[in-house]
Amino acid sequence: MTQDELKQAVARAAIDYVVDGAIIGVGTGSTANFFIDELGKIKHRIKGAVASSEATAARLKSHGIDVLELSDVDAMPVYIDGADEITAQGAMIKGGGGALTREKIVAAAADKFICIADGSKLVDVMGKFPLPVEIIPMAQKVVSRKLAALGGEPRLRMKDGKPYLTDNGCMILDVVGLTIANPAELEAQINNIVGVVTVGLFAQRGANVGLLGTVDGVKKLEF
Ligand SMILES: O=C[C@H](O)[C@H](O)[C@H](O)COP(=O)(O)O
Repeated sequence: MTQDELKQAVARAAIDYVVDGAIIGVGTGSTANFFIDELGKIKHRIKGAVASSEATAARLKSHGIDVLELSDVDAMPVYIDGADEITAQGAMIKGGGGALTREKIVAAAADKFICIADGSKLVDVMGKFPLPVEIIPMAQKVVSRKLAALGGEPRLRMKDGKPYLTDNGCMILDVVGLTIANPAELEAQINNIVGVVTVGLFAQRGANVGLLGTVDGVKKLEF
């Protein structure tokens, strides 16, 4: 099976978590895109969706799914999104696609986080994938120094020869070399650096369910 087929399989499995008549939170990335395509097939069952990025909003709309502003939503039972890495405890690294801040906000508004990923994303200790940190542009140097003091090596994310900018107009530092022994503690520590908008560690509020695509089928983890 290809990686795309594994992503498609978990996207299909995630449809079981869609609550009829409710508003659903939708993540960003290639796995979330497969989920949106599946959601399009059952769009009559939901009231609408809240998107975690402009790209996700556009894809939802292309399927004729109503996209609501989070500020207009009072209840959201489920948020469904991918991850760059996930542990057996449900902690994740996210933000490879640059949508970490809105993803964390939409996830925080949902009762349950369902993480969908191909099985290669499951790790014992996170940190092989560079940790994305969204920052206010003027804080680039000062935040970089603080991240280096934590043992990391921050690299400014670039796109087409220019700093990559998020949907929020902010920059991203991708940090390699950090020891992520205690994800929740590191999340708090990095979020506490002045100039940081969001760190892509989702540990204080991790996933409730993980659906992981393997050659033997979709493996379900509950946290
Ligand atoms: O910013 C992007 C998100 O956090 C994605 O959920 C994450 O990068 C995983 O993406 P993919 O499903 O493409 O591997």
